[in-house]
Amino acid sequence: MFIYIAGAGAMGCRFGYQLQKSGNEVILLDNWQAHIDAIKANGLHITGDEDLMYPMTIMHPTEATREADFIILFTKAMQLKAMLTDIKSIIGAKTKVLCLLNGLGHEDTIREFVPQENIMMGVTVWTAGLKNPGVVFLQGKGTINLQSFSSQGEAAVKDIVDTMNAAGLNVIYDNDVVPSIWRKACVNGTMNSTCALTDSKIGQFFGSEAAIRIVKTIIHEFVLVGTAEGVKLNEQEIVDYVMHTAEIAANHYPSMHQDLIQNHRLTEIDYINGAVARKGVRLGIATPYCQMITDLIHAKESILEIK
Ligand SMILES: NC(=O)C1=CN([C@@H]2O[C@H](COP(=O)(O)OP(=O)(O)OC[C@H]3O[C@@H](n4cnc5c(N)ncnc54)[C@H](OP(=O)(O)O)[C@@H]3O)[C@@H](O)[C@H]2O)C=CC1
Ligand SMILES: CC(C)(CO)C(=O)C(=O)O
Repeated sequence: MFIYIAGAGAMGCRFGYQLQKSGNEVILLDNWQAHIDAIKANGLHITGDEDLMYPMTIMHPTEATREADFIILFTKAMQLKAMLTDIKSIIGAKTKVLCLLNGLGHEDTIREFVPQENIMMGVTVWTAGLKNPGVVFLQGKGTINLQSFSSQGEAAVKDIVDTMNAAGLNVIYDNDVVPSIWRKACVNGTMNSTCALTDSKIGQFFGSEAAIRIVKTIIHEFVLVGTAEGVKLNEQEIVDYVMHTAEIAANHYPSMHQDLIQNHRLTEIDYINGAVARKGVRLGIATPYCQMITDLIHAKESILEIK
């Protein structure tokens, strides 16, 4: 299969590597010049569970000309629209497009560029990190839950699911993936901004009663808004899932801490707590914790003069 990975950061590199290794033709698309130069010069340096140099093709999104069979979107949320604009010409009538970004509402952006029957939305618990330009850190295993928006459902994307499973990506076809996307958003909505704001690892933040009150209130706001939108969410099940994830990831700084505090980069807050606050305004549901956390993150971005 001919595949583009649109957004070759940590996750894009992981998926690109696994898909090419299993026999597909893969092109990585990215705009980070130092990363492009490193991969062109030396290949992708895989570290973590393995340590090897792996040759991969990488180019700027606007340089891609051949229509794709399959595109996986792996930008940060705030880069998604610009990426789709840059790759318009390689999205053909039969090109399937999968979005595995964290956060809410990406399908609305994708619909502007891709016909409904070719869109797949999903969520993944695979992880990856970038150590340096061209150097990715891959450890452990994961799974993907995805759903096709085609009226044919699973049948429309059988070849894609088979290709991803042959690459060891562990895809589960989910007939109702939206609650899983919201559940992951609750994980990010309770850990990412809070740890960035308190400069803490997940286990440190989750270590006080005050923090658990904040976590439960944020989840409550997500559930009120999601339920009003018709998403089937079980609040207690989500609280249990978030607590369990916090235990497993106790020793990690969430990606928003890495973006904002460690690397002084913009965050995905507007697509996590910010998305819930905006939906709340539209639905007439108060979401004061999500709104305040979004404002505090933007205030910190401004203090650090991040643009
Ligand atoms: N990392 C993880 O473990 C997981 C991430 N996700 C989600 O997947 C999506 C992609 O995340 P992820 O792969 O981690 O994103 P990364 O931050 O690794 O990369 C995203 C983009 O950011 C730019 N970039 C990254 N680092 C630098 C740098 N140091 N200097 C300049 N530009 C840089 C590049 O874009 P550009 O071409 O514009 O420069 C790159 O394509 C997000 O929605 C994330 O929330 C989901 C599950 C797990
Ligand atoms: C580690 C975890 C689960 C924390 O929210 C995550 O998804 C992230 O860092 O973005």
